[in-house]
Amino acid sequence: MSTSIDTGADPTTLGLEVQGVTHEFTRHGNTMTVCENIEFDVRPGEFLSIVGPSGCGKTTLLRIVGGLIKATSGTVMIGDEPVTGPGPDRGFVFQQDSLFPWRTLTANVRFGLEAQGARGMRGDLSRGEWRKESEARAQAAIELVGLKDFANHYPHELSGGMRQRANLARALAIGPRVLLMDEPFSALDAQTREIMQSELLRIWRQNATTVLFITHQIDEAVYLSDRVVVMSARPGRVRDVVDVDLPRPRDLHVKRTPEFVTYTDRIWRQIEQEARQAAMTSTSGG
Ligand SMILES: Nc1ncnc2c1ncn2[C@@H]1O[C@H](COP(=O)(O)OP(=O)(O)OP(=O)(O)O)[C@@H](O)[C@H]1O
Repeated sequence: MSTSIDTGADPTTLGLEVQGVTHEFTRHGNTMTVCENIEFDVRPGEFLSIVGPSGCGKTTLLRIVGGLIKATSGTVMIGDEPVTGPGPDRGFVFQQDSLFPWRTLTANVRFGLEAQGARGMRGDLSRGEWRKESEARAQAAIELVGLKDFANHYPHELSGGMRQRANLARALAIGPRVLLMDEPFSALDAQTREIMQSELLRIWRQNATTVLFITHQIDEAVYLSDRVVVMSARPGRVRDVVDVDLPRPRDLHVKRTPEFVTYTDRIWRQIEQEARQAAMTSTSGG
């Protein structure tokens, strides 16, 4: 079911495929392999999370998918197109909010659209028509994330949860086919975080976007996702892909069901094992 609010976005959602991605960083002459031969796909409209021990390359992988850094080897496909750099088909939401303090919420949400307009990506629309279109898309995105009454507020007048809603609105306003989220709720208190998780599911249902989500929290990954990719310790590899077969729509009570606990236990055991092995390797000088 989709009751999509019209953000003016291209309604076609795309999947993505990570094909044999390996990434190395070289620092002071030392080369470190961060992730190795990563393969997985995210189906169109799917919500997929990545979890793994700290430092296993989750953020690096997301930045590669976003086209912010180029993989040492391997390819990322969005639909049928290889990723060669950032593009308006991908929206980002990061852990730290990235709102401009001198802009109102509406002006912040319009920012990406203004940038598209300035780059001549207006389709057949004139400059004036694009301005109107941007305004309408921004308003729709702000309404979608539940901030209609705060459209003229500045970031410092918003709570942490509201700022993350605003970041989400900004990412959605450009009409991304894939949404890339890097621990977007980790700076929030536990209660706000839970509210934001269920809000994200509501927004995802309405907007029908493909989501690639990174988190440290296993219960967050299970609650939100259709599938969870579990990565090994560095160099990160895909250790497991867990199909989360819990009915949707999900409310927060699902977290207290035995099925939910079975999923979180399965993932938890694997990450614990990885973290222990990594700790033993580092203490034995390996
Ligand atoms: N620009 C860089 N130059 C050199 N090393 C880097 C760079 N970016 C990340 N690294 C290193 O790559 C490794 C993986 O980092 P990354 O942030 O991708 O891991 P992560 O799984 O997201 O970690 P966490 O869960 O702690 O956020 C880390 O050891 C980090 O220090």
